[in-house]
Amino acid sequence: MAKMAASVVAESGEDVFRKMFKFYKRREPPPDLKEVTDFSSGAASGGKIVPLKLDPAAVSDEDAARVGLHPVRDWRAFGLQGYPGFIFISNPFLRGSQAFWVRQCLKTYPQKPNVCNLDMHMSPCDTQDIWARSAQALRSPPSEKRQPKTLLERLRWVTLGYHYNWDTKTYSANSYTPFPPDLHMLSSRITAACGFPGFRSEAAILNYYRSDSSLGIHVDESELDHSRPLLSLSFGQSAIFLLGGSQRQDPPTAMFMHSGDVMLMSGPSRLLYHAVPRILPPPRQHAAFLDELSCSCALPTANVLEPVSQEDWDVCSRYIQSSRVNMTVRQVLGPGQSFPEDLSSAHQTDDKGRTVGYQDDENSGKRKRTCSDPVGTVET
Ligand SMILES: O=C(O)CCC(=O)C(=O)O
Ligand SMILES: [Fe+2]
Repeated sequence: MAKMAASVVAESGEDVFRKMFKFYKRREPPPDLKEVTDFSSGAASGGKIVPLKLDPAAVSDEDAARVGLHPVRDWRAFGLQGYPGFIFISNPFLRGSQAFWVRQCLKTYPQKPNVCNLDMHMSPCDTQDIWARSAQALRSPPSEKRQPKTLLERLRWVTLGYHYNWDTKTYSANSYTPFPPDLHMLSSRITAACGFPGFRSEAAILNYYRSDSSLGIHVDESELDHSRPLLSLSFGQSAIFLLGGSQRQDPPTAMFMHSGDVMLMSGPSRLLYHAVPRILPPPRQHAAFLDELSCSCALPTANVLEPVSQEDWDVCSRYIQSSRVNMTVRQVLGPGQSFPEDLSSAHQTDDKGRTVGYQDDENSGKRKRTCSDPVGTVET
């Protein structure tokens, strides 16, 4: 990786992060992936992967199972040399439980009162039931004739809790709806096992990636308390994730995120630049999530995970055969903290050049996240 970084920087004045973003996004010729770290196999780590022991006493086995997780002592957790506070957990989900979380992302969380990209240019009654309006078309076998995209296929993001305002790059007290208790339960257990008891899930951004989507270089800094970690959960297709440094142009490390993988950015890694240049089909050993439903009967009964019906799973599995869903869960406020009166204008005049926002063009199926860094806007 360091070698590639050095050579790309020598070739052009363009910064190395942007160059690597373009490298992994490229379709023709396809990029060589041999330098992409794979935590699940230890491949291409360059000796940078460090096994981590999490606290098995922080979450009981029963509490882990109730949200679909293996006992903490069985999790394969890793750090990465040079990135203190970064924790990668290679799919800690019980076999069969990812189906529940995928169904929540597709059927439940996009529902009102949560907010999604389609609300920006459609009336509330038209975005009332994205699932019901899409399910029939997604259940029927793919036809030769080009069909109009379903609402689910046009979904790009959903916000939960304090709804992120993409224009002002802020959260505010008057744009809040209750955070889903099941997702908080999952998040608080994972963060507790990683050494952050008392995590409050106050906001989440769900990103829906099609096979040609990407997410530009950015930092998540709109939360007011950066001492709390940022939790990321991925389902469906795999992705290449680029983790950079605290400066926009610092060379990033490329890593795979597969279905079920969990990432925590905390401490000195909380405010690092990152991006997702590429969505990829999962390698064969990770593709099992596609037939996960068949064993959901093996899950413990006293849990928050309601069984996913075959009917619902038909839609979910069709969707995730070409898509990835990522949830980032955030604590926005520190203990006893509240929103300043006029936070949005303070942020608008911020000149650090590190704030981020989405530009969404759901008609073209492409989305770009922009970085107001003077170095340039990454288009996807
Ligand atoms: O999709 C991912 O893995 C990253 C998402 C992300 O960085 C974000 O929502 O801020
Ligand atoms: Fe992010």
